[in-house]
Amino acid sequence: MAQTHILGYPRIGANRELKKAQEAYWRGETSQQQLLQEGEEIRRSNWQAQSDAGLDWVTVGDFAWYDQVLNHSLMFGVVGDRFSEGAAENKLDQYFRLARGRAPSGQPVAASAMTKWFDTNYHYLVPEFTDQQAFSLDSEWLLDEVREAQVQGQKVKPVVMGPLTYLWLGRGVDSALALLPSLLPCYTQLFSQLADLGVEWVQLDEPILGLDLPEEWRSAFIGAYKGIGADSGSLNLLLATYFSPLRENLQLAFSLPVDGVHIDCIRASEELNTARDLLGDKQVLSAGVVNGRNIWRADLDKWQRVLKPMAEKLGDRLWISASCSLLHSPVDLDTETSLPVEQKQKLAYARQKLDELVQLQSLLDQEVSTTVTELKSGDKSGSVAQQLRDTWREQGYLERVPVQAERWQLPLLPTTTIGSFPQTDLLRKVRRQYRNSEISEKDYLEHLRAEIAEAIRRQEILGLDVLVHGEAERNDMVEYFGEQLDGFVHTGNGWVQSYGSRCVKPPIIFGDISRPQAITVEWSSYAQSLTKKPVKGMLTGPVTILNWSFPREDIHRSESCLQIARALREEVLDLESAGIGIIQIDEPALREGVPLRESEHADYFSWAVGCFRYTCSEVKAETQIHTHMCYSNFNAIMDAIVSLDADVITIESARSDLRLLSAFADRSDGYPNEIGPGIYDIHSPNVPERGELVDRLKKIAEVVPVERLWVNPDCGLKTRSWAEVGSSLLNMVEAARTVRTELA
Ligand SMILES: CN1c2c(nc(N)[nH]c2=O)NC[C@@H]1CNc1ccc(C(=O)N[C@@H](CCC(=O)N[C@@H](CCC(=O)N[C@@H](CCC(=O)O)C(=O)O)C(=O)O)C(=O)O)cc1
Ligand SMILES: N[C@@H](CCS)C(=O)O
Ligand SMILES: [Zn+2]
Repeated sequence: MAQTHILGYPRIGANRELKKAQEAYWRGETSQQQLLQEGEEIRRSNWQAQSDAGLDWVTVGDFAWYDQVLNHSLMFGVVGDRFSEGAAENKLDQYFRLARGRAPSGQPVAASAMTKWFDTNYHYLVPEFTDQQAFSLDSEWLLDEVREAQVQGQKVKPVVMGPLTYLWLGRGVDSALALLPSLLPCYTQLFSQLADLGVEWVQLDEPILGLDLPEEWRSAFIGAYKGIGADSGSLNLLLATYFSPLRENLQLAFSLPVDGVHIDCIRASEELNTARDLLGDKQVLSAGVVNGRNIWRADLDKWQRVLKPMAEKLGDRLWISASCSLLHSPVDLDTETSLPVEQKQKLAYARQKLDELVQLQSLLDQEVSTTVTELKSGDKSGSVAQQLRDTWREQGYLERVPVQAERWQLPLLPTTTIGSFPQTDLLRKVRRQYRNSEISEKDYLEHLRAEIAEAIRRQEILGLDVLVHGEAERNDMVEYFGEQLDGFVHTGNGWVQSYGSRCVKPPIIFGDISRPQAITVEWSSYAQSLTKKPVKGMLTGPVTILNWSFPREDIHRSESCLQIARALREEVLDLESAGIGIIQIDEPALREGVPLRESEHADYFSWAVGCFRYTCSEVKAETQIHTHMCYSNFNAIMDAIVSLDADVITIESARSDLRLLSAFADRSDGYPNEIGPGIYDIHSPNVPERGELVDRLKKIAEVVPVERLWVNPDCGLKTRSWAEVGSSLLNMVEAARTVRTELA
């Protein structure tokens, strides 16, 4: 009989218990002991959910206090010198200092860089390697969790990130691959410890096998796994890949001396049959057939037909699973109280996906009428790109510049922010009260207006040049638009971890999308009525709304994207007619949506860039279009960014020490339009010093022509307190003034 398992389970808790416990601990309201207990309870309940559902294996090692990659950095001793202070006394606080630059104990430091996990909306902490990097194993957390699960009576399968993927994700050395020989002994030692605990199977995640790998990385797999496989003794290794077809790496994956291979049958269904043919006599094939990244119920009948012949041939060497870790799914549909039954019955969250796997396992034991079902790879964007051929603005950037300069009269190095201001406890409480009908709509709107007025007042005092209304009306930059547009359904408890304690609730695209009425015009107009300075209109772009929602599976993503772009174009034109002449259209997820394989990039960009331009192609030359992107490696997509044709782009670059900026400066002709490289990191609670900001700005001015340079933080300020925002922006504005004077 086929076996069932998952690659990982969400760790936030069914009601985001982990988030609440972490944040209370960071605020100093609870003890570390209380936090540890909450973590233990979440792990216990996650394992119980898996065994109650009837899975054959319970996955351990997927829990993290902040991030699973950071877990591995600590496990292998990859900890920069700046984090060593106080580590011996308080390891968990050291972990939090690595993650967020600050913990209840110890001195604040610059946090580790954070970036996107493959093409998802999850962010990991980048391992920082040095040329003298040494590795040493400290696996106590993992061994403890294995013991914890064993005490609970579970049949445990730990998950560990594979050595090649771990090295690939790190930065700081020219060739991380050179570090492989010194890292591998940690794996050997770890396997022996796990075997001593009676563990039979270890899942080794190597998602980079789904990327276009340089040849030396491909061959490194062979050497590394030869060693690992030989050293694993009685332990069985399951090599897990996900998010992408393996293509030229498929044969490589199955030729490695591992005991099983997992493939993502949602992203690479066309490889399932080849995978079966490549399978060694004793190897296990794990088929990820339940979508770990979407919320629609799986088509179990289809998978029964597809897998039945394999199940007959392979018996318990066929494992069935979700395509990837369920980290990317909301936790439990049973906690949804607001969705109508006819919608709910179409959905499956992580806990329901466990049930789906067990149902499929039992279907595979039953007779099936026909056994032939053809699996097709994903369709291309079809006609959408055709419809988007002519989306450029009438005047080019160089023609727009003098018209905009005349209208806006901005100083050299204009200062601005990215859009959101603190979402305070009070603001969230008032929103909750409104949602629960505890206060009237009138009171709610009045509260929002007061928040906007306060945001404008503060920005005027600070002396910023281009103001924002502060996004007080938004719970989230995507969820809010999902709530306002027809065609979306929003959930009550569909939370998914984005980074650390922060979660998002992606709306679900249920049907065709349209705009029943104007969305932001009233808020922006109100803010503009309070000041003579320009107020930037603030929209989330079509690609980001699409990428941060749960998409339909019956039409191509490009079709939904164009529908969203049509709705946003109406909004842009309404803002312009209402006198809002600077409009920012955020596209932080443009990079994230780029397919992992280069051969698919052109198709994606043809519709994604086209949809962005479509939203603003009809505005006047004097209307200044901004866009914003954060937490991505822009190098590979510079041409696409340039073709967005925004007048100004603000980007994250502070946390990676301006490394990302090189992508913009390195082009032979430079980035052709205006650019605001974020000069400080908003994800850390640390307030940047004025001198530090002056230095950074000067460094930037060496590579970006000053007449095209803007000054801003690297992302929205919604996660910060007003105290932090006030001090940081004051330092930022003064730093801009200092550099302006020096340059004059
Ligand atoms: C820019 N980023 C975003 C990404 N994806 C998005 N969809 N949105 C983004 O902004 N991806 C990349 C980055 C990731 N960054 C962040 C940054 C911040 C958050 C965040 O703060 N998330 C909040 C949840 C936001 C939200 O929807 N808040 C609701 C309130 C929700 C809630 O907890 N309600 C409680 C009551 C609260 C109270 O009474 O005080 C309840 O209902 O019980 C709102 O404002 O109404 C978070 O808390 O994690 C995410 C990603
Ligand atoms: N306008 C948004 C962008 C975040 S990426 C904000 O300021 O929060
Ligand atoms: Zn951002």
